[in-house]
Amino acid sequence: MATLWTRGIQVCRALPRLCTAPSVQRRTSVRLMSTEKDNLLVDVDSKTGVATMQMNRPPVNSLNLEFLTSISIALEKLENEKCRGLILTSDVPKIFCAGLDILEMYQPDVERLQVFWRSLQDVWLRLYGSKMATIAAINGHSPAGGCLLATCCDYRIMAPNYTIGLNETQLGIVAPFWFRDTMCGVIGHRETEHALTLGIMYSTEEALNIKLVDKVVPQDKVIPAAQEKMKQYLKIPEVARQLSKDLMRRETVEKLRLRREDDVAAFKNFAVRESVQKSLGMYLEMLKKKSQQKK
Ligand SMILES: CCCCCCCCCCCCC/C=C/C(=O)SCCNC(=O)CCNC(=O)[C@H](O)C(C)(C)COP(=O)(O)OP(=O)(O)OC[C@H]1O[C@@H](n2cnc3c(N)ncnc32)[C@H](O)[C@@H]1OP(=O)(O)O
Repeated sequence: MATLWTRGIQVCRALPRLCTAPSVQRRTSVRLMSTEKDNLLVDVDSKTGVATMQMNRPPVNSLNLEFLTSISIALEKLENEKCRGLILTSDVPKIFCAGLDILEMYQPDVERLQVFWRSLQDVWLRLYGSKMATIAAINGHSPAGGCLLATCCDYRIMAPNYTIGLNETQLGIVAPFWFRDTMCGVIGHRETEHALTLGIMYSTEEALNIKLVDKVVPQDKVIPAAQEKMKQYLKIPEVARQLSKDLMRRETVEKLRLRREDDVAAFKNFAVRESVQKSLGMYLEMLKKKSQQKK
């Protein structure tokens, strides 16, 4: 335990401007930032070696380039620090993650668009391929890229009355093969085909029925339930657990690793299509109208 505590401090020393001092005894709080302030809070519990990563990019935790970069750096650090487990959750009320920031794809700067996509690939490769035991504590809505993050994890616990799914077709876009493969690994081929073609957003209860999420607990129990489940993962001999996960996921991970640049090109060429830009513009307009009606 003490070793990890020291390791935690070393993270802080390595990133003097990016970290806050540990606030609780035997608990190291490392705040990682990139260009956006405090959008990610990572607490490493020195006793258990479990990190809790809270996404905090209001209003909806949408994944823009800077936010993805923060997540990617944090995942790399946790892996390097040999953290044993990760609980991924949100600090934004009622939202786990609204998926990719649509503004990154709408009327894009083509250079940035490609860097943006590579940063999403990085996050996926690190999270899906992580040696850590990973649990998504889904305490809010989780469309598209949010669902991707959740399905990258080993286990999903969700609060009632939210929605989750890969709704890309509803925006006139397509979930790429690695989104599909991740989803397939969780709910199987037939349900994934159904989900992707129709862009289905499942209610929490529906998600539980198709095993897109593993467990449903009340909102205030989502993180405690994740911590409890994590204990089960951590009881398994580390190497056996990691190798079993690797055996299940290696092929999928390698597929993207080998095709990264082709995938970037496919994304860029698709995103800049006139028809796609039109669809994204209409979808953004619809979101704005809906948001204004609430105000
Ligand atoms: C030949 C073919 C080859 C194919 C090759 C592959 C090509 C690859 C193609 C591209 C693949 C891309 C994959 C995309 C993945 C994605 O993640 S796309 C994003 C999808 N996300 C959504 O659809 C979510 C939309 N948002 C919502 O449904 C709701 O906002 C919410 C999350 C349920 C929250 O609702 P509520 O609390 O009511 O908040 P709102 O009022 O709706 O929103 C507040 C403000 O936030 C803005 N906003 C919401 N979501 C996003 C977002 N994803 N990006 C950017 N901005 C977002 C919303 O507009 C509001 O803004 P204001 O109007 O300024 O208040």
